[in-house]
Amino acid sequence: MIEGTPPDASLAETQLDTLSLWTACMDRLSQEIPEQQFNTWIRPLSATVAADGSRVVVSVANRFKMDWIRAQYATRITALLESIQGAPVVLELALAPREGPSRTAPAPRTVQDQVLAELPDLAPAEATVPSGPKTRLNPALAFSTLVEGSANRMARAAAMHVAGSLGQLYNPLFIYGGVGLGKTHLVHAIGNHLLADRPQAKVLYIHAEQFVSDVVKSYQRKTFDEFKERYHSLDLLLIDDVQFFANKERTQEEFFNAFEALLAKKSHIVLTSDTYPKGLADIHERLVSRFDSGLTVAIEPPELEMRVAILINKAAVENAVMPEEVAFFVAKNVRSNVRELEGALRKILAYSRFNQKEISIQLARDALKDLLSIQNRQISVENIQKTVADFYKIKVADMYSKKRPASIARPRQIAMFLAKELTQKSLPEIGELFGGRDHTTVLHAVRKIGAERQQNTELNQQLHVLEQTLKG
Ligand SMILES: Nc1ncnc2c1ncn2[C@@H]1O[C@H](COP(=O)(O)OP(=O)(O)OP(=O)(O)O)[C@@H](O)[C@H]1O
Repeated sequence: MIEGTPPDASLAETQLDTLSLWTACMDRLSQEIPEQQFNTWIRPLSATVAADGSRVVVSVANRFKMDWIRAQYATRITALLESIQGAPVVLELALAPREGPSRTAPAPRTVQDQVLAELPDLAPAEATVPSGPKTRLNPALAFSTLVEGSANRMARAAAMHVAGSLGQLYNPLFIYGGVGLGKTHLVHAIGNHLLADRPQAKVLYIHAEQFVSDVVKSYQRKTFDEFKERYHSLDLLLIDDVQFFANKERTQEEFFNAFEALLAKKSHIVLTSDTYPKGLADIHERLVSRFDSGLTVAIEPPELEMRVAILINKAAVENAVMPEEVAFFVAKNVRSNVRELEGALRKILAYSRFNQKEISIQLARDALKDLLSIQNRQISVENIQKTVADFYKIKVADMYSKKRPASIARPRQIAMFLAKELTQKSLPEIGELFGGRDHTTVLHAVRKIGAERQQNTELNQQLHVLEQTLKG
């Protein structure tokens, strides 16, 4: 896929049969994409098709939409065009010439254009769409679509505060939590909210890895002035997953400079990470202490009711009705994070549409058969014992043995902690599975490891690895 300039006259005059290529593609997309998304992003597009069908230039109203179409739909559109055409098709995205209210607006050039020109542009109100430099914000990730619960209440409140009074309190705002819990969603929501209020604000969302690559590129191309200009002039910098700065000396230095420059001019910085600042490994102390100098808030895994609310909301967005009992069933079985909940929901919706059956517990059970069996298999105490024993290179049998040397007792305590965290088993049940130990022994282990984790970076990392391994 190529990004082009406005459609040029070199394209041969479109034939009706080639035009039908685009119409057929639109038809197929309308069946695949939820109606609201189709109306917002796809329906307003118009296309010019080369006479032999080998090249399709799609006109997009502005750069913002162009980025969005490129990221979300271009691959699919190309694939559909090629499957309809039965031959390779080059898809180009082009900015449509600005159409003002004046008579100078160019006349639509194709039949398709004429039809489409008459359709209302159903995209979100342009006033909320940022103009100016690329923000990399996803407009769908807003406060309004983020379900609130005790797991994210504080983070959400802090984020809303920042979005509403930039550069004042909570600077930097550091949001941390495990994968798929809504950190990225929250930072996009801050940016989108700010731009809706102040469309001219300079906002940039960037993933830490992209920042690393920007640093590398500006070194290679000797374009450091541009780099500085770009980052140091922002009003709001949203940077995701800063744990990726680990061991990147040069990047850390440049980020430190950007950080100082932005704070000095009262611009706001929001960072996310998978752990709290002091838990970050291989990042300079001076940077860590800067990260921790504003407000640090956690996003916890969502509790049951919140998971239910998320499922019901997301189903409604897809125009589907998810009965509460089904939502409870799914939420009880998919516990680790919201991304997994979304995956489960997608499977259920697809299964229901494909089989033309209403959503029920039985349907959810069938749709999630693989997922449920994997989960049940993975989150057993036996599995935890084996995984922890392998990790610390001790025998599984030592998990139940009465041996007490620290090299064995500690992994055993870690396994007990994970058993409590990752399974539904009670303390006495866990004690039983660890060689008939008393529930107070398990409670002691759970508290000890939980408290130590907050202080001990190495232990925190090890637990993180173990949790990810167990969750698959
Ligand atoms: N409270 C919530 N309400 C609605 N949707 C949510 C909520 N939390 C997360 N999501 C959705 O779950 C998905 C995963 O969230 P997100 O990408 O923000 O997670 P993350 O914490 O940034 O994960 P990672 O560490 O992997 O980057 C997204 O589609 C997001 O919109």
